[in-house]
Amino acid sequence: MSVRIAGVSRRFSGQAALDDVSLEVATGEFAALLGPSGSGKTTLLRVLAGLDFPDDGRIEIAGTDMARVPARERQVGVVFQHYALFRHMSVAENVAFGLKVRPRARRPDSAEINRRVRELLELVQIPELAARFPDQCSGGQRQRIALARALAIEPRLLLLDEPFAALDAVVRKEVRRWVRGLHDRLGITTILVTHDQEEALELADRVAVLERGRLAQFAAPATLLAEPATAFVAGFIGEACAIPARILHGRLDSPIPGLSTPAGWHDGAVRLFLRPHELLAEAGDGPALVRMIHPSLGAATRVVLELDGHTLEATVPPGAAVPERGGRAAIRASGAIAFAEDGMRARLVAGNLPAHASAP
Ligand SMILES: Nc1ncnc2c1ncn2[C@@H]1O[C@H](COP(=O)(O)OP(=O)(O)OP(=O)(O)O)[C@@H](O)[C@H]1O
Repeated sequence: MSVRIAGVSRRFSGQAALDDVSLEVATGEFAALLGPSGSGKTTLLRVLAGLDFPDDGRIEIAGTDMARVPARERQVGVVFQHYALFRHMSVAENVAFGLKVRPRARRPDSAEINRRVRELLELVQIPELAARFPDQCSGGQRQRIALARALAIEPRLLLLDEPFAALDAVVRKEVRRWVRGLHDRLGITTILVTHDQEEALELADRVAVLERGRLAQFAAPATLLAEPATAFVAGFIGEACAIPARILHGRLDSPIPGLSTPAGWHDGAVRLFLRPHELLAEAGDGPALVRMIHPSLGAATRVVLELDGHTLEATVPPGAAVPERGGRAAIRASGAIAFAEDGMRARLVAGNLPAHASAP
C-alpha cells in the first residue's frame, strides 16, 4: 500500500516541527526517516498513524485522503521504542489486544483470535512465550511481541519508531536483520524512524533525511552516499569530515592536497566533505597532528587527525608508515565532495583533472 505525503507542515507554538514535507513511499517499500534529534521524524510518523494531524498538506494512504480517517481505521501497525506492552497482560493477551478491541462487527470470535495469536507468535519465533508476562521476557523478545501485536491487526502499513533503540548492539543488529527479512516475506509497506544512520542505510530501500523539519533528500542509500543533495546530507551521512577551502584564480586552494578543481566554478568559498577512506595519511613531516590511532584488524589503519583546528578521520593505506599518536602526518585526498556557497556540488577526484560539476 502506497503512502503519499504532500506539502505537510506541523507547527508547535509557532515553531515548525515539519515544514512542507513531500515524499511518496511505494507499495511494499521499506523506507527510513533519518535525522538528528528534533528534526521531525516522530512527528511525521505520528501524523501518518493518525495520532496527530498536519496544519497544512495532505496524507494519502493507498490513494485515500486521511484527513478525516481516525487512527484505528487506518489499518496502520505502530511499534514504538519502548514497546508499550501491557505489563499486566500475558504475551498472548498483548498480541490479541488489537483484535479484541475491534468493533463487534469486525471482531473475530475468540477461537479465531487464539488461532491468529498462535500464528503470529510462530511468525515472530516466540511461540513458547505465550503465557509469560512482558517483564519475564528479554528486550529482544519484547521487541518481537510488540511486532506481533502490531501485525495482529493485519496492517497495510507498518510504522516503526526507533524500535531497536533499547536493545544492546549485538541483539540490535540481529533483530533488525530479522525485521527486514520479515518485511521481505510479508511485503508490508514499512516506515522506520531512526537516528542511527548505519541502521537506516542497512535496512531501508530508500532513506528520507530530515533537517529541522524539512526533507533534505529522499533516496537509496548508495545515492545518499555518492550524490548527497546538500552539504547537510554530505556531512550527516557516511562519517564525512568537513573542511573549508576556496577556489582562487580558478584553482582549488585546499589545506588537503591532491584534489582536482571543479570545472567552471567561480572564485569563492567551498566546503569539502571527505570520508575516512578518501583522506590518506602517512607518518612524515606533514601538516596534520595525530590525535588517535584506531586499533585495526584489517589491512588499513584509521587515524584521527587535527588540521587547522578541524578534526578529520583518515586512513593509513596498507604498506604506508603508520604515524605515532602525538606525531605528525603527511596527508593527501583521493576524493571528496565539494559544495560551493551557491549550492553547486561536484565530486572531486585525485589529481588535477577537471571534475564533473552539477547544479544542486
Ligand atoms: N507535542 C509537542 N509540543 C511541542 N513541541 C513538540 C511536540 N512534539 C514535538 N515537538 C517539537 O517538534 C520538533 C520535532 O520533534 P520530533 O519528536 O518529531 O523530532 P525527532 O526527529 O523524532 O527527535 P528525536 O530523535 O529526539 O526523537 C522538536 O523541536 C520538538 O521539540
